[in-house]
Amino acid sequence: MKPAVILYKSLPDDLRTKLDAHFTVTEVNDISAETIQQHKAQFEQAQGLLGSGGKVNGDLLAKMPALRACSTVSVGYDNFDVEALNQRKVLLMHTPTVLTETVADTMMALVLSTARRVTELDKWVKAGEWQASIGPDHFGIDVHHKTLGILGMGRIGLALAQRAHFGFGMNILYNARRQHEEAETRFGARACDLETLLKESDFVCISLPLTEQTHHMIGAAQLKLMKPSAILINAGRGPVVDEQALTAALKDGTIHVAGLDVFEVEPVPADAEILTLPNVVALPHIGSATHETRYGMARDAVDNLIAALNGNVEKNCVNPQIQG
Ligand SMILES: NC(=O)C1=CN([C@@H]2O[C@H](COP(=O)(O)OP(=O)(O)OC[C@H]3O[C@@H](n4cnc5c(N)ncnc54)[C@H](OP(=O)(O)O)[C@@H]3O)[C@@H](O)[C@H]2O)C=CC1
Ligand SMILES: O=CC(=O)O
Repeated sequence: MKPAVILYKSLPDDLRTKLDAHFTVTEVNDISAETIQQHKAQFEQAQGLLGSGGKVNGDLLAKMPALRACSTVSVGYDNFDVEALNQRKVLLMHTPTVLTETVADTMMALVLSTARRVTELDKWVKAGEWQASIGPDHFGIDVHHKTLGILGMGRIGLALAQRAHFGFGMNILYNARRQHEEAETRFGARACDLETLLKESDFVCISLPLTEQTHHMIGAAQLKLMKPSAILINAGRGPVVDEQALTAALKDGTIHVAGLDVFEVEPVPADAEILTLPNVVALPHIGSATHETRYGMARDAVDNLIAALNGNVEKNCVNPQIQG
């Protein structure tokens, strides 16, 4: 008999066919209390869980006694209680690498659109405001040859450094837990403490995961260290930045502009004060959202679940140590 699996994200047809060939699949909209109650028996029998979004914690695990592997269609896994998974010996699979370049492109897009005021001036032109040659009121700031500080020099940080160094001749600073030789030798990146990075960078770019250590790593005190002309880009996770402190810093000129792909609450509430600020470029968490990359992530998530439930995990596993 094929193992039972809960799918909580729609897949392209060919990937769904592949999943069905290996497993008996129950597709649900999400993993809310309502859905779990509605499909109680299927959740109890499921050995695998595949999707993205939603909390996977001890409460959910208690309702899924047969679960052996989770496969998330994302690289970030802050919505999983990894400790609880480890205790139950449930494998957690994710999709690093396939999305790295696309997310770095998104970050570079935020760097350029904030510095050159692309979204603001687009609205201005379409509103019919362009009546004469523009003057200093509409000038932006240069990106090339400026200093770009990267918080989190992992896969995405490295791909961003590559673009900034080779494409824009930028000086690269970085802060991570360990030294990254590749970034230093290939892109001339300089490791520094958080305070130095914040003080010296023209662009502060966050590609950090959300953990207990990174939660509100950027708050009022850190924003005060930044240059008044500095631009903050966050494509890691919203709660890495204290959004209330950021809103205040953008209002009082502590920093110049922010480009945000992620927010403390997502979707960001329509009445959030940060959305009213002219010096914010806001995106709906589109870091990896291209047709090619989202397909690649879904493909990897399906392959990851097949490997995990067949006992041949070779890559993309967050907690391989629990095997055997
Ligand atoms: N906006 C979007 O759509 C997307 C957002 N993301 C986010 O980007 C994150 C990073 O992805 P990826 O680059 O693949 O992950 P990696 O694991 O490759 O990189 C994470 C980096 O963060 C650093 N880091 C972790 N904790 C700390 C800390 N406490 N202090 C300083 N540095 C720290 C790591 O340091 P070290 O190298 O020293 O271990 C590493 O350099 C994801 O976890 C996710 O949250 C990812 C994809 C899309
Ligand atoms: O935010 C997206 C991810 O893959 O993580």
